[in-house]
Amino acid sequence: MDATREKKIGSDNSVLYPVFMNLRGRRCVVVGAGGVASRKARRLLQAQAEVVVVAPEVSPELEGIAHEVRRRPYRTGDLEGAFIAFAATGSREVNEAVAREGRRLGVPVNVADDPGGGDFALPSALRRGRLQVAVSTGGASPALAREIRGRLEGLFGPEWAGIVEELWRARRDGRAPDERLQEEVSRCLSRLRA
Ligand SMILES: C[C@@]1(CC(=O)O)C2=NC(=C\c3[nH]c(c(CCC(=O)O)c3CC(=O)O)Cc3[nH]c(c(CC(=O)O)c3CCC(=O)O)/C=C3\N/C(=C\2)[C@@H](CCC(=O)O)[C@]3(C)CC(=O)O)/[C@H]1CCC(=O)O
Ligand SMILES: NC(=O)c1ccc[n+]([C@@H]2O[C@H](COP(=O)([O-])OP(=O)(O)OC[C@H]3O[C@@H](n4cnc5c(N)ncnc54)[C@H](O)[C@@H]3O)[C@@H](O)[C@H]2O)c1
Repeated sequence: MDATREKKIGSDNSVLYPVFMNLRGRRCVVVGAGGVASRKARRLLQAQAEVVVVAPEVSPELEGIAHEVRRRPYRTGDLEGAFIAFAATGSREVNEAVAREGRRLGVPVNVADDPGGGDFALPSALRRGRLQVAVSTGGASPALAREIRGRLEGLFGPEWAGIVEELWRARRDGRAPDERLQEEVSRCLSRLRA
Protein backbone atom coordinates (compact mmCIF):
# COMPACT_ATOMS: atom_id res chain seq x y z
CA MET A 1 0.00 0.00 0.00
CA ASP A 2 1.11 3.53 -0.82
CA ALA A 3 2.67 5.13 2.30
CA THR A 4 0.52 8.29 2.07
CA ARG A 5 -2.53 6.05 2.19
CA GLU A 6 -1.49 4.50 5.48
CA LYS A 7 -2.37 7.66 7.41
CA LYS A 8 -5.89 6.63 8.32
CA ILE A 9 -8.57 8.47 10.22
CA GLY A 10 -7.81 8.53 13.93
CA SER A 11 -4.74 6.30 13.61
CA ASP A 12 -2.19 8.88 14.80
CA ASN A 13 -1.97 12.48 15.98
CA SER A 14 -2.83 14.01 12.63
CA VAL A 15 -6.23 15.64 12.26
CA LEU A 16 -8.60 15.64 9.34
CA TYR A 17 -8.37 18.58 6.97
CA PRO A 18 -11.55 20.66 7.24
CA VAL A 19 -12.91 21.65 3.86
CA PHE A 20 -16.20 22.80 2.30
CA MET A 21 -16.26 21.26 -1.13
CA ASN A 22 -18.06 22.48 -4.22
CA LEU A 23 -19.90 19.42 -5.55
CA ARG A 24 -22.28 21.18 -7.92
CA GLY A 25 -22.75 18.97 -10.97
CA ARG A 26 -20.12 16.48 -9.76
CA ARG A 27 -20.88 12.79 -9.95
CA CYS A 28 -21.03 11.31 -6.45
CA VAL A 29 -21.63 7.57 -6.14
CA VAL A 30 -23.50 6.33 -3.06
CA VAL A 31 -23.32 2.56 -2.52
CA GLY A 32 -26.14 1.39 -0.25
CA ALA A 33 -29.60 2.84 0.32
CA GLY A 34 -30.36 2.51 4.05
CA GLY A 35 -30.71 5.28 6.61
CA VAL A 36 -27.03 6.21 6.53
CA ALA A 37 -26.80 6.34 2.72
CA SER A 38 -30.01 8.39 2.60
CA ARG A 39 -28.64 10.95 5.06
CA LYS A 40 -25.52 11.32 2.93
CA ALA A 41 -27.55 11.56 -0.30
CA ARG A 42 -29.78 14.29 1.18
CA ARG A 43 -26.78 16.46 1.87
CA LEU A 44 -25.37 15.76 -1.58
CA LEU A 45 -28.65 17.01 -3.03
CA GLN A 46 -28.34 20.24 -1.04
CA ALA A 47 -24.89 20.67 -2.61
CA GLN A 48 -26.46 20.08 -6.07
CA ALA A 49 -24.26 17.08 -6.72
CA GLU A 50 -25.15 14.52 -9.38
CA VAL A 51 -26.01 11.53 -7.20
CA VAL A 52 -25.69 7.92 -8.43
CA VAL A 53 -27.18 5.33 -6.07
CA VAL A 54 -26.16 1.66 -6.25
CA ALA A 55 -28.28 -0.78 -4.19
CA PRO A 56 -30.63 -3.72 -4.71
CA GLU A 57 -33.54 -1.77 -3.18
CA VAL A 58 -34.00 1.98 -3.27
CA SER A 59 -36.60 4.03 -1.38
CA PRO A 60 -38.84 6.49 -3.23
CA GLU A 61 -37.06 9.33 -1.40
CA LEU A 62 -33.68 8.25 -2.74
CA GLU A 63 -35.13 7.74 -6.20
CA GLY A 64 -36.23 11.36 -6.09
CA ILE A 65 -32.74 12.51 -5.10
CA ALA A 66 -30.75 10.31 -7.48
CA HIS A 67 -29.74 11.38 -10.94
CA GLU A 68 -29.21 7.68 -11.66
CA VAL A 69 -30.21 4.50 -9.80
CA ARG A 70 -28.43 1.18 -10.36
CA ARG A 71 -30.88 -1.22 -8.73
CA ARG A 72 -28.49 -4.10 -8.06
CA PRO A 73 -25.58 -5.03 -5.81
CA TYR A 74 -22.37 -3.04 -6.15
CA ARG A 75 -19.83 -4.28 -8.65
CA THR A 76 -16.34 -3.17 -9.57
CA GLY A 77 -16.61 -0.41 -12.13
CA ASP A 78 -19.37 1.50 -10.33
CA LEU A 79 -16.90 4.19 -9.24
CA GLU A 80 -15.73 4.98 -12.77
CA GLY A 81 -16.23 8.68 -13.49
CA ALA A 82 -16.97 9.48 -9.84
CA PHE A 83 -15.60 12.60 -8.17
CA ILE A 84 -16.12 11.09 -4.70
CA ALA A 85 -17.94 8.02 -3.38
CA PHE A 86 -19.71 6.75 -0.27
CA ALA A 87 -19.56 3.14 0.93
CA ALA A 88 -22.67 2.85 3.12
CA THR A 89 -23.91 -0.72 2.79
CA GLY A 90 -24.50 -2.94 5.81
CA SER A 91 -21.71 -5.23 4.58
CA ARG A 92 -18.15 -4.68 5.71
CA GLU A 93 -16.85 -6.71 2.73
CA VAL A 94 -18.77 -4.63 0.20
CA ASN A 95 -17.72 -1.37 1.85
CA GLU A 96 -14.09 -2.53 1.76
CA ALA A 97 -14.40 -3.44 -1.91
CA VAL A 98 -15.73 0.05 -2.68
CA ALA A 99 -12.80 1.59 -0.77
CA ARG A 100 -10.39 -0.61 -2.75
CA GLU A 101 -11.84 0.47 -6.07
CA GLY A 102 -11.60 4.09 -4.94
CA ARG A 103 -7.90 3.63 -4.17
CA ARG A 104 -7.31 2.06 -7.55
CA LEU A 105 -9.11 4.84 -9.43
CA GLY A 106 -7.98 7.74 -7.21
CA VAL A 107 -11.57 8.43 -6.13
CA PRO A 108 -11.84 9.51 -2.44
CA VAL A 109 -14.21 7.23 -0.54
CA ASN A 110 -16.16 7.84 2.69
CA VAL A 111 -16.59 4.52 4.51
CA ALA A 112 -19.59 4.53 6.87
CA ASP A 113 -18.65 1.54 9.02
CA ASP A 114 -14.94 2.12 9.45
CA PRO A 115 -13.58 5.38 10.87
CA GLY A 116 -10.05 4.20 10.02
CA GLY A 117 -10.74 3.08 6.49
CA GLY A 118 -11.97 6.11 4.64
CA ASP A 119 -10.42 9.05 2.85
CA PHE A 120 -12.78 11.57 4.42
CA ALA A 121 -15.40 11.76 7.18
CA LEU A 122 -18.51 13.87 7.34
CA PRO A 123 -19.05 16.37 10.11
CA SER A 124 -22.26 16.90 11.98
CA ALA A 125 -23.47 20.18 10.51
CA LEU A 126 -26.18 22.73 11.13
CA ARG A 127 -27.35 24.92 8.31
CA ARG A 128 -28.93 28.37 8.22
CA GLY A 129 -29.09 29.21 4.52
CA ARG A 130 -25.54 29.84 3.35
CA LEU A 131 -24.17 29.55 6.88
CA GLN A 132 -23.01 26.13 8.01
CA VAL A 133 -21.42 25.20 11.32
CA ALA A 134 -19.73 21.83 11.16
CA VAL A 135 -18.45 19.70 14.04
CA SER A 136 -16.04 16.80 13.72
CA THR A 137 -14.42 14.46 16.18
CA GLY A 138 -12.48 12.73 13.39
CA GLY A 139 -14.26 9.46 14.08
CA ALA A 140 -13.60 9.51 17.84
CA SER A 141 -17.26 9.96 18.72
CA PRO A 142 -19.90 10.68 16.07
CA ALA A 143 -22.44 10.75 18.91
CA LEU A 144 -20.54 13.62 20.60
CA ALA A 145 -20.34 15.53 17.31
CA ARG A 146 -24.10 15.17 16.93
CA GLU A 147 -24.69 16.25 20.54
CA ILE A 148 -22.56 19.39 20.15
CA ARG A 149 -24.31 20.22 16.88
CA GLY A 150 -27.66 19.81 18.65
CA ARG A 151 -26.68 22.38 21.27
CA LEU A 152 -25.45 24.81 18.62
CA GLU A 153 -28.85 24.51 16.88
CA GLY A 154 -30.40 26.41 19.79
CA LEU A 155 -27.75 29.14 19.62
CA PHE A 156 -28.13 29.89 15.92
CA GLY A 157 -31.66 31.13 15.19
CA PRO A 158 -33.28 31.24 11.73
CA GLU A 159 -32.36 34.97 11.44
CA TRP A 160 -28.81 33.93 10.54
CA ALA A 161 -29.93 32.71 7.11
CA GLY A 162 -31.19 36.19 6.15
CA ILE A 163 -28.15 37.96 7.53
CA VAL A 164 -25.67 35.81 5.67
CA GLU A 165 -27.74 36.12 2.49
CA GLU A 166 -27.59 39.92 2.77
CA LEU A 167 -23.85 39.86 3.47
CA TRP A 168 -23.40 37.64 0.42
CA ARG A 169 -25.40 40.03 -1.80
CA ALA A 170 -23.41 43.03 -0.62
CA ARG A 171 -20.14 41.19 -1.24
CA ARG A 172 -21.27 40.01 -4.67
CA ASP A 173 -22.23 43.58 -5.64
CA GLY A 174 -19.02 45.07 -4.24
CA ARG A 175 -20.94 47.06 -1.60
CA ALA A 176 -20.02 47.43 2.06
CA PRO A 177 -22.81 46.15 4.34
CA ASP A 178 -24.98 49.14 5.32
CA GLU A 179 -25.29 50.34 8.89
CA ARG A 180 -28.56 48.52 9.59
CA LEU A 181 -27.05 45.20 8.49
CA GLN A 182 -23.89 45.78 10.50
CA GLU A 183 -25.99 46.45 13.59
CA GLU A 184 -28.02 43.31 13.02
CA VAL A 185 -24.82 41.26 12.70
CA SER A 186 -23.51 42.74 15.98
CA ARG A 187 -26.81 42.00 17.73
CA CYS A 188 -26.79 38.39 16.59
CA LEU A 189 -23.13 37.91 17.46
CA SER A 190 -23.66 39.26 20.96
CA ARG A 191 -26.46 36.71 21.46
CA LEU A 192 -23.93 33.91 20.75
CA ARG A 193 -22.18 34.65 24.05
CA ALA A 194 -23.51 31.98 26.38
C1 LIG B 1 -21.73 13.31 12.19
C2 LIG B 1 -22.41 12.31 11.27
C3 LIG B 1 -22.46 12.94 9.90
C4 LIG B 1 -23.23 12.17 8.86
O1 LIG B 1 -23.07 10.97 8.73
O2 LIG B 1 -24.03 12.84 8.21
C5 LIG B 1 -21.59 11.05 11.34
N1 LIG B 1 -22.26 10.10 12.00
C6 LIG B 1 -23.51 10.51 12.33
C7 LIG B 1 -24.46 9.80 13.05
C8 LIG B 1 -24.30 8.51 13.67
N2 LIG B 1 -23.19 7.78 13.62
C9 LIG B 1 -23.42 6.61 14.31
C10 LIG B 1 -24.76 6.59 14.79
C11 LIG B 1 -25.47 5.46 15.57
C12 LIG B 1 -24.98 5.29 16.98
C13 LIG B 1 -24.55 6.51 17.76
O3 LIG B 1 -25.38 7.40 18.04
O4 LIG B 1 -23.36 6.56 18.12
C14 LIG B 1 -25.30 7.82 14.40
C15 LIG B 1 -26.65 8.34 14.72
C16 LIG B 1 -27.61 8.16 13.57
O5 LIG B 1 -27.31 7.47 12.57
O6 LIG B 1 -28.71 8.68 13.73
C17 LIG B 1 -22.47 5.53 14.55
C18 LIG B 1 -21.27 5.40 13.70
N3 LIG B 1 -20.68 6.36 12.91
C19 LIG B 1 -19.55 5.85 12.37
C20 LIG B 1 -19.45 4.49 12.76
C21 LIG B 1 -18.36 3.55 12.32
C22 LIG B 1 -17.39 3.32 13.41
O7 LIG B 1 -17.10 4.25 14.20
O8 LIG B 1 -16.92 2.19 13.47
C23 LIG B 1 -20.51 4.22 13.63
C24 LIG B 1 -20.82 2.97 14.38
C25 LIG B 1 -21.76 2.11 13.53
C26 LIG B 1 -22.25 0.88 14.24
O9 LIG B 1 -21.46 0.25 14.94
O10 LIG B 1 -23.44 0.60 14.04
C27 LIG B 1 -18.62 6.54 11.53
C28 LIG B 1 -18.66 7.87 11.15
N4 LIG B 1 -19.71 8.71 11.41
C29 LIG B 1 -19.37 9.94 11.02
C30 LIG B 1 -20.27 10.98 10.90
C31 LIG B 1 -17.92 10.04 10.70
C32 LIG B 1 -17.15 10.57 11.92
C33 LIG B 1 -17.68 11.94 12.41
C34 LIG B 1 -17.09 12.41 13.68
O11 LIG B 1 -16.70 11.64 14.55
O12 LIG B 1 -16.98 13.63 13.82
C35 LIG B 1 -17.57 8.59 10.41
C36 LIG B 1 -16.18 8.17 10.85
C37 LIG B 1 -17.59 8.27 8.93
C38 LIG B 1 -18.67 8.98 8.16
O13 LIG B 1 -19.78 8.44 8.08
O14 LIG B 1 -18.37 10.08 7.62
C39 LIG B 1 -23.80 11.85 11.77
C40 LIG B 1 -24.52 12.79 12.76
C41 LIG B 1 -25.42 13.72 11.97
C42 LIG B 1 -26.24 14.58 12.85
O15 LIG B 1 -27.33 14.15 13.27
O16 LIG B 1 -25.83 15.72 13.08
N1 LIG C 1 -21.32 6.68 9.45
C1 LIG C 1 -22.44 6.75 10.12
O1 LIG C 1 -22.91 7.82 10.37
C2 LIG C 1 -23.11 5.49 10.56
C3 LIG C 1 -24.19 5.55 11.44
C4 LIG C 1 -24.84 4.35 11.78
C5 LIG C 1 -24.40 3.16 11.19
N2 LIG C 1 -23.35 3.16 10.35
C6 LIG C 1 -22.88 1.97 9.60
O2 LIG C 1 -23.31 2.24 8.22
C7 LIG C 1 -23.77 1.05 7.58
C8 LIG C 1 -25.15 1.25 6.97
O3 LIG C 1 -26.09 1.56 7.96
P1 LIG C 1 -27.65 1.63 7.64
O4 LIG C 1 -28.33 1.89 8.92
O5 LIG C 1 -27.89 2.55 6.50
O6 LIG C 1 -27.90 0.10 7.20
P2 LIG C 1 -29.13 -0.60 6.45
O7 LIG C 1 -29.05 -2.03 6.75
O8 LIG C 1 -30.38 0.18 6.68
O9 LIG C 1 -28.79 -0.39 4.90
C9 LIG C 1 -27.85 -1.12 4.22
C10 LIG C 1 -28.04 -0.85 2.74
O10 LIG C 1 -27.02 -1.50 2.01
C11 LIG C 1 -27.58 -2.07 0.85
N3 LIG C 1 -26.72 -3.15 0.36
C12 LIG C 1 -26.47 -4.36 0.94
N4 LIG C 1 -25.61 -5.07 0.17
C13 LIG C 1 -25.31 -4.29 -0.91
C14 LIG C 1 -24.49 -4.47 -2.05
N5 LIG C 1 -23.80 -5.60 -2.24
N6 LIG C 1 -24.41 -3.45 -2.94
C15 LIG C 1 -25.11 -2.31 -2.74
N7 LIG C 1 -25.91 -2.09 -1.68
C16 LIG C 1 -26.01 -3.07 -0.77
C17 LIG C 1 -28.95 -2.54 1.29
O11 LIG C 1 -29.80 -2.70 0.18
C18 LIG C 1 -29.36 -1.36 2.18
O12 LIG C 1 -29.92 -0.34 1.39
C19 LIG C 1 -23.71 -0.03 8.65
O13 LIG C 1 -22.55 -0.77 8.34
C20 LIG C 1 -23.54 0.68 9.98
O14 LIG C 1 -22.65 -0.05 10.80
C21 LIG C 1 -22.71 4.30 10.02
